[in-house]
Amino acid sequence: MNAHSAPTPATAGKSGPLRGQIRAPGDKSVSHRALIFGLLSCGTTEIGGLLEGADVLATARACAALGAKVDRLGEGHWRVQGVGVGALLNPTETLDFGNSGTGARLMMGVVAGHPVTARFDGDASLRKRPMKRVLDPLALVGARVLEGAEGGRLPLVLEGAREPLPVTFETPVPSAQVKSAVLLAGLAAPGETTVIEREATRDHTEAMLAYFGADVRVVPEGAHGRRITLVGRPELTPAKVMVPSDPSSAAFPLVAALLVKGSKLAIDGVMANPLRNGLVVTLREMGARIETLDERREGGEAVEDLVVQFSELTGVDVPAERAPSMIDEYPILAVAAAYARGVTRMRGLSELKVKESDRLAAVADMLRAAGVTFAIEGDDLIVEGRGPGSVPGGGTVTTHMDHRIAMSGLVLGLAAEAGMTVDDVAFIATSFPDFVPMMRRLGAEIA
Ligand SMILES: O=C(O)C1=C[C@@H](OP(=O)(O)O)[C@@H](O)[C@H](O)C1
Ligand SMILES: C=C(OP(=O)(O)O)C(=O)O
Repeated sequence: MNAHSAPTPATAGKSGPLRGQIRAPGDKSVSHRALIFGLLSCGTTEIGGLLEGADVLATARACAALGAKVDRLGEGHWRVQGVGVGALLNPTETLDFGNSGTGARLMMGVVAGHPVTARFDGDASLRKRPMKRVLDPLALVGARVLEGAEGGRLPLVLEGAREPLPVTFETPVPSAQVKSAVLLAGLAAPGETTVIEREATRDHTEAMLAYFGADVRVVPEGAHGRRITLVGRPELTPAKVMVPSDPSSAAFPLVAALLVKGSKLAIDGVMANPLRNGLVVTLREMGARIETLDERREGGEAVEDLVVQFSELTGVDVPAERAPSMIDEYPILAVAAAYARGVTRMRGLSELKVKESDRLAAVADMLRAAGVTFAIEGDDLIVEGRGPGSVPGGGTVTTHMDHRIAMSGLVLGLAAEAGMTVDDVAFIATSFPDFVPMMRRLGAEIA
């Protein structure tokens, strides 16, 4: 799964009803953070349900390079023996984050607060992504880029601060990665570090800071935002973390069941954090039959079991304020919109352009290849739905090293008249290694 390996194409054909009961893999955001908090606490952190996708495994290797002892005890069951805030080792090897923006940006925050120097790198996709958004606030903390590609891109060498400063920083874009990088750097600074976000983004870092014993306060800021204040230099206490299942991964079988006639699927234990569930909210507005069976808390997060059935969807207008709570779900929402009756307008998608691929462009190409009419107006995507089962298909989706585009293309093909081909499904392993086998077990025709 690197620039040198041959692409792995796959074709999804029009499928009969998808039926069964599944559990999506562990949440990717929580998995990265569980490992990092393990590194930053003194003693043994045990993790259950860790996502063993390529992105998270890269973070595990980086934690080991910075001094933690990281062991896999069984499937999803990991142990991290951490060094504690302030005691990281100088890594002797490059920290290679592969395809993962989260791993790279959060670890830049960790390194920024420590007197260590680390070389960061990633694959061709990650090398194109903007790092200035984290490097700018980390420079205020006292970190310096010693060597770096133009415009703050990877590869780069980051020298952490000898005496990190506490900062107050307002994020210029709604990004949990930027927020988290600043808070992680702030752990090593004396006094209070504050991050202000105009639009609330996923809060797993704040939740885990509190869970590991740091003093962190979160208060509302403006209409949609938050102000997060962390007291630096806590002694983090190692903890047991149970990773809930990933709503961003569950999204793919969920939408597949909505689109393939006669389907009925139970999806168990999906994280229901309100800052992550914009897709389910939107699909319900579109008329999706998604039933919640059991709402409960597991490992500090709200989770629910869902039962999803084939549904006749109607186009809706998705407000820009909802984007942070469904940011990774727009490609699969665009697939749902293609099978809805009427027009769906998704507003405020500028952040989609800086993901693993330019997802706005990649989604546009995917819709074109499937024979679906759409328009892009500014940062909005407008999809003209063709109605249930009425997408022609027959084209090829270019994934651009992007797992979510690959999975969206396959789901699109499962209900299309002539199916769809995806040029490279290898990158699905970054977040959902079992996706293709799982979909086949449910009845999906994927060759
Ligand atoms: O903090 C995180 O775990 C993530 C934040 C989001 O990125 P941004 O912070 O760039 O919006 C999201 O797209 C990514 O998949 C995971
Ligand atoms: C954007 C994503 O991840 P990352 O930023 O960690 O590469 C994603 O998983 O869709």
